[in-house]
Amino acid sequence: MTIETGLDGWLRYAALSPALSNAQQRYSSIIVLDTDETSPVYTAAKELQDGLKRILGQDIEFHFQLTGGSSSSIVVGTLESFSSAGGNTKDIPELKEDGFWLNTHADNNCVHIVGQNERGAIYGAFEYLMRLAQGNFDPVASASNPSAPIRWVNQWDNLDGSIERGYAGPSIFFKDGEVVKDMTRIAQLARLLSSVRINAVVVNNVNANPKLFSESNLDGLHRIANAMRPWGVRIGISLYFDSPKEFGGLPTSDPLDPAVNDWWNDITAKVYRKVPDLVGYTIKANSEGQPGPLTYNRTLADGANMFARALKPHGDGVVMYRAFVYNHHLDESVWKHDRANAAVDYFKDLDGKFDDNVIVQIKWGPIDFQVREPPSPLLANLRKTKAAIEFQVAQEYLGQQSHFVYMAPLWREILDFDMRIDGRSSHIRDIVSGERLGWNRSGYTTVLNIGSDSTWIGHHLSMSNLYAYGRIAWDPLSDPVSVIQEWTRLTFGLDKTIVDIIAKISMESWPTYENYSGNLGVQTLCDIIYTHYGPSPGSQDGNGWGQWTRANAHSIGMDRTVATGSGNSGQYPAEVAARYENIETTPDNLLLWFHHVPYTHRLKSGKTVIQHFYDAHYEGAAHAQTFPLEWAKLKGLIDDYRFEQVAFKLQYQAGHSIVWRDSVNYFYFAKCAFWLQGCLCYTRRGSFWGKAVITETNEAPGTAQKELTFPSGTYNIAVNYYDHLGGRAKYEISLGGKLIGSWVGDLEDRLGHDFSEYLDGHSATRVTFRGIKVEQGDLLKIVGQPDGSELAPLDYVSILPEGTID
Ligand SMILES: CO[C@H]1[C@H](O)[C@@H](O)[C@H](O)O[C@@H]1C(=O)O
Repeated sequence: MTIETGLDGWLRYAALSPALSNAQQRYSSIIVLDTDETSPVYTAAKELQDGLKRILGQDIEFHFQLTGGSSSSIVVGTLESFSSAGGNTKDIPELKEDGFWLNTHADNNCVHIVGQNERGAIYGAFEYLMRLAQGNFDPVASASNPSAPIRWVNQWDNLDGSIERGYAGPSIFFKDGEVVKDMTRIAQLARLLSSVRINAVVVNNVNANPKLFSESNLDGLHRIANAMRPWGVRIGISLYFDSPKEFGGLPTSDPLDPAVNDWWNDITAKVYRKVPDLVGYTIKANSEGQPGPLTYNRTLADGANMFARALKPHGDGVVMYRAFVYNHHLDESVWKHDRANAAVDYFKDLDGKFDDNVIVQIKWGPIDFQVREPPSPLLANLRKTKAAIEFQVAQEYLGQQSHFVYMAPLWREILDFDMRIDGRSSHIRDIVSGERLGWNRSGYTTVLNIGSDSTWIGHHLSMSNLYAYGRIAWDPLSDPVSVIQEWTRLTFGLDKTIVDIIAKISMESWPTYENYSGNLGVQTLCDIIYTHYGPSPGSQDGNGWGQWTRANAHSIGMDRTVATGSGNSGQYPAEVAARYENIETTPDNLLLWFHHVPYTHRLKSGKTVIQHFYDAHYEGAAHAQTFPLEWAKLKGLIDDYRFEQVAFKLQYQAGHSIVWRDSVNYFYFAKCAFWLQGCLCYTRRGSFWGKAVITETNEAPGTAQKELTFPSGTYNIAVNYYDHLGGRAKYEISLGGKLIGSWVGDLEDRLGHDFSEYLDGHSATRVTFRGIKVEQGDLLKIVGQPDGSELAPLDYVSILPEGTID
């Protein structure tokens, strides 16, 4: 028996039961209307041959000609080749670019798969195979067209083989500074992407390295493009803005300098010689330390248009210019400062100033792929300049594929949002499709962190997000439940129990994660300084990144109103702006995104904010405990190998959700402890804290110090702290005036660790002192003295009676 490694993903084409496969007709031949072995039409035919063998056990031969007498054949071709071979096209409705026609009951018992272009043909073949693989033999004669022409993915792969925010092993594209030689995995990825109608992949990190332009890497790009082209997947690349200076040896990278323009024109011509169907360039500039046009006192449009002009002579390549431009040294003491305003502030006035082949790539929310955000207001502020929405299949802030969060419901919520541009229906799906504002080229992209792991993404269940992304980009009205059911049948089997349980876990996964991480629109509450993993509510303030909660002892939340806050609500069209400006009409799940309120503020549910925090964290963690139990019911119904791997991950998630629960609840309990004693709020472990007294001195630069007293007993004391890039800090912990430990926190030490080992620590960085005897009234004092870093490094301390979970 072969082990199901997960490598084939949803394309494993498991054999149907004899009862099912015998019910299907036998095919006499596959007729492929293209003899070029590298064309997607030919690939489609091979895929049909392979799939029908595996799913139905039928061995079927290839032919290249459509003859009048062919009966019981499967015909695959483009509209053009099909009609010139004499195929009947009169029933085929209008097909858009990449669209296809699938008729499973054409004349003479034939199946007709006809693409508007070559990609359409292969999409149609996959559609047919995926129906069969689900045991679905219902006759169909219909056309399918994409909602938008741009349906890309962005890998954040570095040339050294690492992947930014990658959780599934090293890159399949690069190793040791070079494009890899073996294209096997790359072609396998192209097959998966093609099957969900993704038409392009940007292969390198947006934090790009100009060495991608070395001769050997250009040859490498040639190899990648050749490996993916037969599947109808084109490639694009991310550029480093200062390449002319740093790679080309020019004195400047000023976008208005003619020599810089020549340099980009030349290098672009060189790239096209290697990759004649390059899909375009992705640019991250003036963002998180990256250089860009602003570095040279030029506008963002000046920068984008320079690349647009370089691409123009070579075909239909586009510049995907990222709107993720913001100041990451923001001063939180200024109440008006707000990173959420940045995209509109930078781009709104440039509307219409970008060349025709520039698309502004906008992250779906105003900050950064948090567990919940409102949609980015920039999606309603560009009229003439076209846009693409950027999603993130990589679960950077959503548990990094150690937790499972199925994102289709989140994406649907954003795409279904009505921006009410000019008081008219303006669903985001209709903005990005181009329909609402009359754009001819726009659409979707997503960050994808595929790696060389056999699960591709680090968690078998998380592959459903890639599948769902493709489905939704094609048809944004795709139903998240049907999508996960379909994916499950293809990936794990047709048994109803399998489908029901996986659909249940998936549909519950986002609300559950939101409950035990950050709810009410406060953001994910993970470590945001470096890892973006694990609970670290304290890191949300006092940083320059502008991902703030403005939590103090009495109140919490960003004030983004026009009346008293940063004015962010005013960036939305009038009707939406009015809704968010008013606390009464702001939904509870975005309350703290738009409003700064006392912890006693009552939600629409009647609960106070702080009580909701506590309860939701308990509910979320309790619910996460059900996932491994539900999964256990699948033992024996699916293969053991994948069963065990998923079981392990869900068990880990269940455990870590408790860490989340307690960390966040203790943090806010401690934050407002003085004040809490005066009201009815509680944590369910509250009694153990007794009359905790927490004195916060410097949270800002200098020494961080917390002092607490608590009842006599033996405790495990866990100190969670951050390390800072480029900094180290010395910590001392003392009890009743006696030193019980000291250590140095150093980022470099952590980087030396195997990442998985680090994750097993369950939290950012934690030092635990066990079996510490405490007398009532002893003073516990923890002092962190930063050296060279800007912030106080202490996060939170959990003090639990010995023997209880920590
Ligand atoms: C590639 O950099 C990333 C960075 O790792 C990530 O933490 C943040 O979400 O966004 C950046 C971006 O989108 O550019």
